[in-house]
Amino acid sequence: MYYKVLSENIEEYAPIVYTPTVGLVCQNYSGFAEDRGEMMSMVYNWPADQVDMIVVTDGSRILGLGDLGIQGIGIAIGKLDLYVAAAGINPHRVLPVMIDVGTNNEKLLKDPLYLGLQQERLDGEEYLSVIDEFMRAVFTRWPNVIVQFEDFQSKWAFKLLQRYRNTYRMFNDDVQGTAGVAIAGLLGAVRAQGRPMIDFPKQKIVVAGAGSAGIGVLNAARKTMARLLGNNESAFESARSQFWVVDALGLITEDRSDIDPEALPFARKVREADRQGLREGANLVEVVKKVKPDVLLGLSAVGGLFSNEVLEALKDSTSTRPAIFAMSNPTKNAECTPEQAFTILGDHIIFASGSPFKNVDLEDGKIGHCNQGNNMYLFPGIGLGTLLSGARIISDGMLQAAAECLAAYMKEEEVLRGVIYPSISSIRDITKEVAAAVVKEAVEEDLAEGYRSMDARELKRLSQEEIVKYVQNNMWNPVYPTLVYKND
Ligand SMILES: NC(=O)c1ccc[n+]([C@@H]2O[C@H](COP(=O)([O-])OP(=O)(O)OC[C@H]3O[C@@H](n4cnc5c(N)ncnc54)[C@H](O)[C@@H]3O)[C@@H](O)[C@H]2O)c1
Ligand SMILES: O=C(O)C[C@H](O)C(=O)O
Ligand SMILES: [Mg+2]
Repeated sequence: MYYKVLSENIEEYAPIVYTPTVGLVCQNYSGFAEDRGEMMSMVYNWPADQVDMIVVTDGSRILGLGDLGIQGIGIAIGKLDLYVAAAGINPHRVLPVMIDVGTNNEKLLKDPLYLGLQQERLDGEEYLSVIDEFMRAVFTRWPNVIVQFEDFQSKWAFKLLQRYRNTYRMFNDDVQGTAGVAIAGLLGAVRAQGRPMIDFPKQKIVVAGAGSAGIGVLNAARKTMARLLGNNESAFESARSQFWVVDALGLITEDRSDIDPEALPFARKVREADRQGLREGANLVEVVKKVKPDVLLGLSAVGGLFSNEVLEALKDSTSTRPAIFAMSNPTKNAECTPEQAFTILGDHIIFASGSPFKNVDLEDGKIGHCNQGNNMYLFPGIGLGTLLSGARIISDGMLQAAAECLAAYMKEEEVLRGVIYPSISSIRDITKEVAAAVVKEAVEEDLAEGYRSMDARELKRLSQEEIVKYVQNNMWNPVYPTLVYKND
């Protein structure tokens, strides 16, 4: 019943089981475990013989709320609820996991009621050995499971992704799911200007936040630009100059000491910055003033970062329809509200936020449309498509196919109205299409090994339409049979 109510009223309940309410749950939820070496027996103690989807976190960066230790379990549960509601994964076959490696949250370390380990987070080789042990255990018991890494601090998010992605069926939602959703939205923002998608490489993009999500988006956007420019080395190099990245220390240039290796490819060249009147550490207002960007995208976890001053500066954008992506979660961490953005900049802008906001009533009966730019549009389809293709790994191509599918889902007239993402109420249909696109790509890349009676050879023979049908037929539905027949 729970899932029936959820599936049929997804628009109303997604903000409860998912962001923003899940953020509150994570802040207030107070198991503990010191189970190093016991992971295999713990996994074999789980009562379900089949697990299709695991969402795992270590609680180190829950939404924009920081290190919440074991209380982060809420996010794994919330994401899996969406796997059931959006992707039709059987709720008996999902497993939320929180790996307790301690916390660096001072408040939790002192709280007598905190249920997790009250010790500093494990780090280095010790930390890695725990996560390695977990991965070995779950893939030993359930070789076909898919593991979604969620809300790991950036420091580990990239390392773990690189460590496991060529061996296990896993992906990082914050790095890869977010990137795909952002790409779909960025392409939508180009179309909303009445321009073709091949104009995307001309967009000037300022990104506030260079963590797992920001860097994930930057890498994917750069690759997408390069593909549109001819997919060669020089296209990839020239795409770099379309991005300005501002983090807690301001604009990132090559002048920065101790630069994070993930951010290095996006550091502005000093001479280039000079020419624009910018320097290392320039603040966001200065950067927006000088760059006059087409897109301002926030993944900073800093609520209100897009202040009135920043939004005022965006008035000089060279775009006919400047786009604002205030993607940080939950609600209070959004870089700005749609009200602020539409009020200051007018009704022609494109606006998206990570957590749900209402549309804004503007003068003359106009409506400022608030899109929800959230990885929920993609992760369920990536998981379902991987499951049903039986792909050995989750390739860049599969992720790209998912993003392109989401972008193509939007019709021209919607995009021109500023609607760049579909309504959450159609998430089951979107997820079906995204999953089908992922299956198709896995087959084309020869990664698909099949699922149950659908073996790899048979998968290869399916037409596009048959793949969609196959996906649909494998989505679990909470349907109640009629138990009492009444004869009139
Ligand atoms: N909408 C979505 O689908 C989606 C997906 C993933 C993450 N997020 C959100 O993105 C946010 C960031 O996630 P993350 O994993 O990248 O976090 P993170 O902590 O790894 O990164 C945050 C980044 O923001 C920068 N930052 C901090 N203060 C800043 C400031 N004043 N100006 C500019 N940059 C500043 C930090 O230096 C860091 O680079 C979170 O709020 C998360 O909820 C949203
Ligand atoms: O959980 C969300 O709502 C999106 C994203 O994964 C995040 O970490 O903010
Ligand atoms: Mg997340």
